[in-house]
Amino acid sequence: MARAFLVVMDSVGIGGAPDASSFFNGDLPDLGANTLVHIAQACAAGKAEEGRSGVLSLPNLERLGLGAAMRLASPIPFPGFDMPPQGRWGCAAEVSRGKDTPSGHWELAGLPVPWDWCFFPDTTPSFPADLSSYVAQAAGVDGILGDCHAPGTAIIERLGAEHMQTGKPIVYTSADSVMQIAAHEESFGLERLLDLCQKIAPRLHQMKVGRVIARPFVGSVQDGFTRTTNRRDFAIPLPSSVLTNWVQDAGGPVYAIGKIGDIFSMQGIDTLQKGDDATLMQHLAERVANATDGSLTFANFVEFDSIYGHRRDVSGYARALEWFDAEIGKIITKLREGDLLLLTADHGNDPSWPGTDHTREQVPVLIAGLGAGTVGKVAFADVAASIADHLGIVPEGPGRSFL
Ligand SMILES: O=P(O)(O)O[C@H]1O[C@H](CO)[C@@H](O)[C@H]1O
Ligand SMILES: [Mn+2]
Ligand SMILES: [Mn+2]
Repeated sequence: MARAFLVVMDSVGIGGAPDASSFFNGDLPDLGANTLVHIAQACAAGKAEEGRSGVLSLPNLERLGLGAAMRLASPIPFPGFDMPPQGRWGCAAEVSRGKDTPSGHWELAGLPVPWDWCFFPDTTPSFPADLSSYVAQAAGVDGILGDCHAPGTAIIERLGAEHMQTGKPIVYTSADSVMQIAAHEESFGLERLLDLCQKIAPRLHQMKVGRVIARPFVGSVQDGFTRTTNRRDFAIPLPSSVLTNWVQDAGGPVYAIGKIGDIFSMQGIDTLQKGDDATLMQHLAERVANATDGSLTFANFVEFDSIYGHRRDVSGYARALEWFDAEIGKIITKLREGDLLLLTADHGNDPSWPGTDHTREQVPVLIAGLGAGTVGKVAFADVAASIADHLGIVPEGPGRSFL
């Protein structure tokens, strides 16, 4: 019997999205953004030396075909990564009109987003007045702070003190279809923040805003403010069934690891394990050891994106990639006959690019357990169809199996 492991390296794009010029960071189109290639170039030029050194070294991903996939996706030259691939490799392009996490994951799970997302304009105020009043009222205060596009770490530094004085939540957005609410875990209250986000989410979902994200933080004016790991995403419910449902309906368990539970609103998911990426890697290793036949393990490693991509930290992103490569290398050696491990990503987040938003890119498709060769240029939804095919399940939706 077969088992499948679908692992999303959040934001590890490889450039070359055919529609990159219609997605933006501020006023600059994403055309030419390339998360992995630009990191590889920076490393080779000695410009990513914090906590690591020299050329980007990802031997396990390279062995699966990462370099070949990068060259297939985009013509931008970069040094190294020329090991002959021993895995199945290719690249995938997204059709959904969003370059965010839910769009990417839903489509990887077989469902291109069937509507246009609501994005808030990069103006101040950014939110319609009636929506801001609704949020303030739901929070039991007489206004909101922020009401603009902002990087989350910068806005708590700027407005944290005022938030603590007034009790008004910090409400902000980005190039993604999101409303984010930052509030102090102690002075505002963590439970109160989570309740607020949960309460207002249906109204935002009705407007086709993809997510309301609770962004709790701690600290003080004297010591500075830091976000905690108690972030919660309240995502719009999926309009139809996806890979997780297909697997469950066929009798297989679905084990989610990391943000997958939030992204799919627990739809079609039996178990969820959370934690930082190091903890998630342990959970993935445990699933490789104990997942049952017919199961899908679906993991998301978010720190590439949340800690390094949005913060435009090239060295940090390179370090995270090298750590991930070493860890996934150990996991690959534990795979059994009949296992398929597919590594991919949901969008880009080029840390060398202006702005702080995601970048529209193609993503790598790297498969262990199916021998060597290329799958070529595929669609995101083909990932779901291929995993279904591997598990002997008939896929729904537009994807085609590349197995
Ligand atoms: O700057 P922070 O708060 O990390 O926000 C980032 O996180 C959000 C969700 O992934 C994105 O929309 C992006 O803007
Ligand atoms: Mn993402
Ligand atoms: Mn992100």
